Amino acid sequence: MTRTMTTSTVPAPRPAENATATPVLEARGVIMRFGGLTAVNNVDLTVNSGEIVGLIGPNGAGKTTFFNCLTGLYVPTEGTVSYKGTVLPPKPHLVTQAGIARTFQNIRLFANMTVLENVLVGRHSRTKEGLFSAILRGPGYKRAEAESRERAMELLEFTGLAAKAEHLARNLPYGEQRKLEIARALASEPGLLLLDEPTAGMNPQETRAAEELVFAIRDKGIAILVIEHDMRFIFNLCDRTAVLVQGQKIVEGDRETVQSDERVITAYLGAPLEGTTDSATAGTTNTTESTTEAAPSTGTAEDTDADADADEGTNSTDSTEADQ
Ligand SMILES: Nc1ncnc2c1ncn2[C@@H]1O[C@H](COP(=O)(O)OP(=O)(O)OP(=O)(O)O)[C@@H](O)[C@H]1O
Repeated sequence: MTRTMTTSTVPAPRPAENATATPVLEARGVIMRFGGLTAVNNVDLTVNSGEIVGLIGPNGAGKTTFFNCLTGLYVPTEGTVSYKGTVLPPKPHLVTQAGIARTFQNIRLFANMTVLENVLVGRHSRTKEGLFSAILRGPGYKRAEAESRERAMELLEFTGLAAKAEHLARNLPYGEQRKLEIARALASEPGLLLLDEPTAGMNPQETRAAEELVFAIRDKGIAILVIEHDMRFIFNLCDRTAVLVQGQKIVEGDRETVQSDERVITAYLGAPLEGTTDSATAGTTNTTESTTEAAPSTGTAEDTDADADADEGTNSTDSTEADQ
Protein backbone atom coordinates (compact mmCIF):
# COMPACT_ATOMS: atom_id res chain seq x y z
CA MET A 1 0.00 0.00 0.00
CA THR A 2 1.25 3.47 -0.77
CA ARG A 3 1.45 5.75 2.19
CA THR A 4 2.54 9.31 2.62
CA MET A 5 5.16 11.04 4.72
CA THR A 6 4.80 14.35 6.45
CA THR A 7 7.69 16.61 7.25
CA SER A 8 5.51 19.31 8.76
CA THR A 9 6.62 21.10 11.89
CA VAL A 10 5.39 19.44 15.05
CA PRO A 11 6.09 19.96 18.71
CA ALA A 12 9.29 18.37 20.03
CA PRO A 13 8.84 15.07 21.87
CA ARG A 14 8.18 15.36 25.55
CA PRO A 15 11.29 14.20 27.41
CA ALA A 16 10.85 11.02 29.40
CA GLU A 17 10.81 11.50 33.13
CA ASN A 18 13.83 9.95 34.82
CA ALA A 19 15.15 8.67 31.50
CA THR A 20 18.41 6.83 31.91
CA ALA A 21 20.63 5.19 29.34
CA THR A 22 20.17 1.62 30.57
CA PRO A 23 19.68 -0.60 27.52
CA VAL A 24 16.45 -2.57 27.54
CA LEU A 25 16.71 -3.96 24.02
CA GLU A 26 19.92 -4.53 22.12
CA ALA A 27 19.75 -6.00 18.62
CA ARG A 28 23.16 -6.70 17.17
CA GLY A 29 23.95 -7.59 13.57
CA VAL A 30 20.47 -8.90 12.86
CA ILE A 31 20.17 -10.41 9.39
CA MET A 32 17.05 -12.11 8.02
CA ARG A 33 17.23 -13.77 4.62
CA PHE A 34 14.37 -15.39 2.77
CA GLY A 35 16.12 -17.39 0.06
CA GLY A 36 17.94 -14.78 -2.04
CA LEU A 37 16.15 -11.84 -0.43
CA THR A 38 17.85 -10.08 2.47
CA ALA A 39 14.88 -8.50 4.23
CA VAL A 40 16.91 -7.29 7.24
CA ASN A 41 20.56 -6.57 6.64
CA ASN A 42 22.92 -6.34 9.59
CA VAL A 43 20.76 -4.09 11.76
CA ASP A 44 21.89 -2.85 15.17
CA LEU A 45 19.34 -1.11 17.37
CA THR A 46 19.24 -0.19 21.03
CA VAL A 47 16.23 0.95 23.04
CA ASN A 48 17.03 2.37 26.47
CA SER A 49 14.75 2.49 29.47
CA GLY A 50 12.47 5.50 29.41
CA GLU A 51 12.72 5.83 25.63
CA ILE A 52 10.25 5.84 22.78
CA VAL A 53 12.12 4.85 19.64
CA GLY A 54 10.63 4.99 16.15
CA LEU A 55 11.30 2.64 13.26
CA ILE A 56 10.34 3.99 9.87
CA GLY A 57 10.99 3.16 6.25
CA PRO A 58 9.16 2.75 2.96
CA ASN A 59 6.88 -0.20 2.30
CA GLY A 60 8.82 -3.46 2.20
CA ALA A 61 11.85 -1.96 3.99
CA GLY A 62 11.96 -4.83 6.50
CA LYS A 63 10.39 -3.19 9.55
CA THR A 64 7.91 -5.94 10.40
CA THR A 65 10.46 -8.62 9.58
CA PHE A 66 12.81 -6.95 12.06
CA PHE A 67 10.04 -6.94 14.71
CA ASN A 68 9.47 -10.63 14.00
CA CYS A 69 13.17 -11.24 14.62
CA LEU A 70 13.02 -9.33 17.91
CA THR A 71 10.04 -11.32 19.17
CA GLY A 72 11.15 -14.79 18.13
CA LEU A 73 8.56 -15.25 15.40
CA TYR A 74 11.46 -15.47 12.99
CA VAL A 75 14.79 -17.04 13.79
CA PRO A 76 17.28 -14.48 12.45
CA THR A 77 19.73 -15.82 9.92
CA GLU A 78 22.43 -14.04 11.92
CA GLY A 79 22.65 -11.73 14.91
CA THR A 80 21.47 -11.56 18.49
CA VAL A 81 18.66 -9.91 20.39
CA SER A 82 19.19 -9.12 24.08
CA TYR A 83 16.70 -7.94 26.66
CA LYS A 84 18.20 -6.25 29.72
CA GLY A 85 21.58 -7.80 29.00
CA THR A 86 20.43 -11.38 28.37
CA VAL A 87 20.44 -12.86 24.87
CA LEU A 88 16.93 -14.10 24.05
CA PRO A 89 16.22 -17.46 22.48
CA PRO A 90 14.10 -17.00 19.31
CA LYS A 91 10.93 -18.45 20.88
CA PRO A 92 7.92 -16.16 21.15
CA HIS A 93 6.73 -17.44 24.53
CA LEU A 94 10.19 -17.05 26.06
CA VAL A 95 10.51 -13.55 24.62
CA THR A 96 7.12 -12.64 26.14
CA GLN A 97 8.09 -14.17 29.48
CA ALA A 98 11.36 -12.24 29.43
CA GLY A 99 9.44 -8.95 29.19
CA ILE A 100 8.81 -8.00 25.57
CA ALA A 101 5.23 -7.59 24.35
CA ARG A 102 3.96 -6.54 20.95
CA THR A 103 0.97 -5.60 18.91
CA PHE A 104 0.50 -6.55 15.28
CA GLN A 105 -0.02 -4.59 12.09
CA ASN A 106 -3.19 -6.62 11.54
CA ILE A 107 -5.45 -6.60 14.58
CA ARG A 108 -5.44 -9.98 16.29
CA LEU A 109 -8.18 -10.21 18.87
CA PHE A 110 -10.47 -13.01 19.94
CA ALA A 111 -13.51 -11.55 18.23
CA ASN A 112 -16.11 -13.57 20.10
CA MET A 113 -14.61 -13.12 23.52
CA THR A 114 -15.28 -10.12 25.72
CA VAL A 115 -12.91 -7.21 26.07
CA LEU A 116 -12.00 -8.38 29.58
CA GLU A 117 -11.41 -11.96 28.43
CA ASN A 118 -9.08 -10.73 25.71
CA VAL A 119 -6.95 -8.99 28.33
CA LEU A 120 -7.06 -12.06 30.57
CA VAL A 121 -5.58 -14.06 27.69
CA GLY A 122 -2.67 -11.64 27.76
CA ARG A 123 -2.12 -12.46 31.47
CA HIS A 124 -1.39 -16.05 30.51
CA SER A 125 2.39 -15.67 30.58
CA ARG A 126 2.24 -14.17 34.07
CA THR A 127 -0.02 -16.80 35.64
CA LYS A 128 1.90 -19.42 37.58
CA GLU A 129 -0.99 -21.74 38.36
CA GLY A 130 -0.59 -25.08 36.60
CA LEU A 131 -2.98 -27.44 34.84
CA PHE A 132 -4.01 -29.42 37.93
CA SER A 133 -4.66 -26.29 39.89
CA ALA A 134 -6.88 -25.05 37.04
CA ILE A 135 -8.80 -28.36 36.83
CA LEU A 136 -9.31 -28.60 40.60
CA ARG A 137 -10.03 -24.89 40.88
CA GLY A 138 -8.39 -24.83 44.27
CA PRO A 139 -7.81 -21.75 46.43
CA GLY A 140 -4.51 -20.95 44.68
CA TYR A 141 -6.20 -20.93 41.30
CA LYS A 142 -9.12 -18.81 42.52
CA ARG A 143 -6.77 -16.29 44.08
CA ALA A 144 -4.68 -16.08 40.91
CA GLU A 145 -7.81 -15.68 38.80
CA ALA A 146 -9.12 -12.88 41.02
CA GLU A 147 -5.76 -11.09 40.85
CA SER A 148 -5.68 -11.46 37.09
CA ARG A 149 -9.18 -10.01 36.73
CA GLU A 150 -8.27 -7.10 38.98
CA ARG A 151 -5.13 -6.35 36.98
CA ALA A 152 -6.99 -6.74 33.69
CA MET A 153 -9.61 -4.24 34.88
CA GLU A 154 -6.84 -1.80 35.86
CA LEU A 155 -5.46 -2.06 32.34
CA LEU A 156 -8.90 -1.46 30.86
CA GLU A 157 -9.24 1.64 33.06
CA PHE A 158 -5.80 2.76 31.90
CA THR A 159 -6.68 2.35 28.23
CA GLY A 160 -10.18 3.82 28.63
CA LEU A 161 -12.04 0.60 27.91
CA ALA A 162 -13.32 -0.34 31.38
CA ALA A 163 -16.92 0.58 30.56
CA LYS A 164 -16.82 -1.94 27.71
CA ALA A 165 -15.26 -4.81 29.67
CA GLU A 166 -18.20 -7.12 28.98
CA HIS A 167 -18.66 -6.15 25.31
CA LEU A 168 -17.59 -8.58 22.63
CA ALA A 169 -14.32 -7.50 21.07
CA ARG A 170 -15.89 -7.66 17.62
CA ASN A 171 -18.37 -4.94 18.57
CA LEU A 172 -15.73 -2.34 19.48
CA PRO A 173 -15.07 0.49 17.05
CA TYR A 174 -11.81 0.14 15.18
CA GLY A 175 -9.78 2.56 17.32
CA GLU A 176 -10.87 0.77 20.50
CA GLN A 177 -9.89 -2.58 19.06
CA ARG A 178 -6.39 -1.19 18.61
CA LYS A 179 -6.44 0.04 22.24
CA LEU A 180 -7.57 -3.40 23.36
CA GLU A 181 -4.61 -4.95 21.58
CA ILE A 182 -2.37 -2.63 23.56
CA ALA A 183 -4.17 -3.49 26.83
CA ARG A 184 -3.69 -7.18 26.10
CA ALA A 185 0.00 -6.66 25.34
CA LEU A 186 0.41 -4.75 28.62
CA ALA A 187 -1.21 -7.64 30.49
CA SER A 188 2.03 -9.61 30.20
CA GLU A 189 3.67 -6.83 32.30
CA PRO A 190 6.37 -6.02 29.74
CA GLY A 191 9.41 -3.83 30.15
CA LEU A 192 9.41 -3.18 26.41
CA LEU A 193 6.41 -2.77 24.14
CA LEU A 194 6.71 -3.12 20.37
CA LEU A 195 3.93 -1.40 18.44
CA ASP A 196 3.52 -2.23 14.75
CA GLU A 197 1.58 0.58 13.07
CA PRO A 198 -0.61 1.40 16.08
CA THR A 199 -2.49 4.16 14.27
CA ALA A 200 -3.16 2.37 10.99
CA GLY A 201 -6.76 3.03 10.03
CA MET A 202 -7.33 5.56 12.81
CA ASN A 203 -8.89 8.96 12.28
CA PRO A 204 -6.92 12.04 13.46
CA GLN A 205 -8.77 12.17 16.79
CA GLU A 206 -8.05 8.51 17.51
CA THR A 207 -4.44 9.06 16.49
CA ARG A 208 -4.05 11.90 19.01
CA ALA A 209 -5.56 9.67 21.72
CA ALA A 210 -3.13 6.91 20.74
CA GLU A 211 -0.25 9.37 21.16
CA GLU A 212 -1.39 10.19 24.68
CA LEU A 213 -1.68 6.49 25.47
CA VAL A 214 1.86 5.82 24.24
CA PHE A 215 3.22 8.66 26.41
CA ALA A 216 1.29 7.29 29.39
CA ILE A 217 2.76 3.82 28.83
CA ARG A 218 6.26 5.29 28.66
CA ASP A 219 5.58 7.21 31.86
CA LYS A 220 4.80 3.90 33.55
CA GLY A 221 8.42 2.88 32.89
CA ILE A 222 7.84 0.77 29.80
CA ALA A 223 10.22 1.42 26.90
CA ILE A 224 8.61 1.53 23.46
CA LEU A 225 9.70 0.73 19.92
CA VAL A 226 7.13 1.78 17.35
CA ILE A 227 6.76 1.23 13.61
CA GLU A 228 4.57 3.84 12.02
CA HIS A 229 4.03 5.44 8.61
CA ASP A 230 2.46 8.55 10.12
CA MET A 231 5.49 10.84 10.44
CA ARG A 232 3.67 13.40 12.54
CA PHE A 233 2.93 10.66 15.08
CA ILE A 234 6.54 9.43 14.99
CA PHE A 235 8.15 12.82 15.38
CA ASN A 236 5.70 13.88 18.09
CA LEU A 237 6.45 10.80 20.13
CA CYS A 238 9.93 9.53 19.59
CA ASP A 239 13.14 10.44 21.34
CA ARG A 240 15.00 8.77 18.47
CA THR A 241 14.03 7.35 15.11
CA ALA A 242 15.82 4.74 12.99
CA VAL A 243 15.21 4.52 9.26
CA LEU A 244 15.28 1.20 7.44
CA VAL A 245 15.63 1.13 3.68
CA GLN A 246 15.95 -2.14 1.77
CA GLY A 247 16.69 -3.93 5.02
CA GLN A 248 19.51 -1.62 6.10
CA LYS A 249 19.47 1.01 8.82
CA ILE A 250 20.57 4.10 6.93
CA VAL A 251 20.25 6.70 9.68
CA GLU A 252 19.20 7.03 13.30
CA GLY A 253 18.67 10.16 15.33
CA ASP A 254 16.33 12.94 16.33
CA ARG A 255 13.73 14.52 14.07
CA GLU A 256 16.08 17.07 12.55
CA THR A 257 18.74 14.45 11.79
CA VAL A 258 16.26 12.15 10.10
CA GLN A 259 14.34 14.78 8.18
CA SER A 260 17.43 16.45 6.80
CA ASP A 261 19.16 13.25 5.69
CA GLU A 262 19.39 13.11 1.90
CA ARG A 263 19.26 9.31 1.89
CA VAL A 264 15.95 9.33 3.74
CA ILE A 265 14.47 11.83 1.34
CA THR A 266 15.72 9.78 -1.62
CA ALA A 267 14.35 6.57 -0.13
CA TYR A 268 10.93 8.09 0.35
CA LEU A 269 10.92 9.32 -3.22
CA GLY A 270 11.48 5.74 -4.38
CA ALA A 271 15.00 5.84 -5.81
CA PRO A 272 17.12 2.70 -5.29
CA LEU A 273 19.76 2.71 -2.57
CA GLU A 274 23.27 2.29 -3.92
CA GLY A 275 25.10 -0.98 -3.28
CA THR A 276 22.11 -2.98 -2.12
CA THR A 277 21.08 -4.85 -5.24
CA ASP A 278 20.66 -8.15 -3.38
CA SER A 279 18.52 -6.59 -0.70
CA ALA A 280 14.80 -6.20 -0.48
CA THR A 281 13.23 -4.17 -3.24
CA ALA A 282 12.90 -0.42 -2.85
CA GLY A 283 9.79 0.83 -1.11
CA THR A 284 6.80 2.05 -3.01
CA THR A 285 6.75 5.69 -3.89
CA ASN A 286 5.69 8.00 -1.12
CA THR A 287 5.33 11.74 -1.10
CA THR A 288 6.33 14.32 1.45
CA GLU A 289 2.78 15.60 1.73
CA SER A 290 1.33 15.82 5.19
CA THR A 291 -1.16 13.26 6.40
CA THR A 292 -2.16 11.80 9.68
CA GLU A 293 -4.59 9.33 8.22
CA ALA A 294 -2.84 6.17 7.17
CA ALA A 295 -5.17 3.98 5.15
CA PRO A 296 -6.09 0.79 6.96
CA SER A 297 -3.99 -2.19 6.04
CA THR A 298 -5.73 -4.20 8.64
CA GLY A 299 -8.42 -6.72 9.27
CA THR A 300 -10.89 -6.33 12.09
CA ALA A 301 -11.40 -8.54 15.09
CA GLU A 302 -13.96 -10.53 13.15
CA ASP A 303 -11.44 -12.45 11.12
CA THR A 304 -8.61 -12.77 13.53
CA ASP A 305 -9.35 -15.49 16.06
CA ALA A 306 -7.10 -17.96 14.36
CA ASP A 307 -4.10 -15.71 14.65
CA ALA A 308 -4.53 -14.51 18.18
CA ASP A 309 -2.39 -17.19 19.73
CA ALA A 310 0.70 -15.31 18.60
CA ASP A 311 0.45 -13.11 21.66
CA GLU A 312 0.37 -16.17 23.85
CA GLY A 313 3.66 -17.23 22.45
CA THR A 314 2.25 -20.30 20.72
CA ASN A 315 3.17 -19.33 17.17
CA SER A 316 5.59 -21.49 15.36
CA THR A 317 8.79 -19.89 14.19
CA ASP A 318 7.95 -20.99 10.67
CA SER A 319 8.38 -17.79 8.76
CA THR A 320 5.41 -18.40 6.50
CA GLU A 321 3.02 -18.20 9.43
CA ALA A 322 4.32 -15.04 11.00
CA ASP A 323 2.77 -11.67 10.69
CA GLN A 324 3.61 -9.50 7.73
N1 LIG B 1 7.96 -14.80 5.17
C1 LIG B 1 8.52 -14.16 4.15
N2 LIG B 1 9.01 -14.85 3.08
C2 LIG B 1 9.58 -14.20 2.05
N3 LIG B 1 9.73 -12.86 1.97
C3 LIG B 1 9.26 -12.13 3.00
C4 LIG B 1 8.63 -12.74 4.13
N4 LIG B 1 8.26 -11.75 5.01
C5 LIG B 1 8.63 -10.60 4.44
N5 LIG B 1 9.22 -10.83 3.24
C6 LIG B 1 9.78 -9.81 2.35
O1 LIG B 1 10.72 -9.06 3.10
C7 LIG B 1 10.69 -7.70 2.71
C8 LIG B 1 10.40 -6.84 3.92
O2 LIG B 1 9.02 -7.00 4.30
P1 LIG B 1 8.41 -6.34 5.60
O3 LIG B 1 6.98 -6.77 5.67
O4 LIG B 1 9.27 -6.66 6.76
O5 LIG B 1 8.51 -4.79 5.26
P2 LIG B 1 7.87 -3.57 6.04
O6 LIG B 1 8.91 -2.53 6.11
O7 LIG B 1 7.28 -4.03 7.32
O8 LIG B 1 6.72 -3.14 5.02
P3 LIG B 1 5.31 -2.41 5.28
O9 LIG B 1 5.62 -1.02 5.70
O10 LIG B 1 4.65 -2.45 3.93
O11 LIG B 1 4.58 -3.21 6.32
C9 LIG B 1 9.62 -7.58 1.63
O12 LIG B 1 10.27 -7.66 0.37
C10 LIG B 1 8.77 -8.80 1.86
O13 LIG B 1 8.15 -9.23 0.66
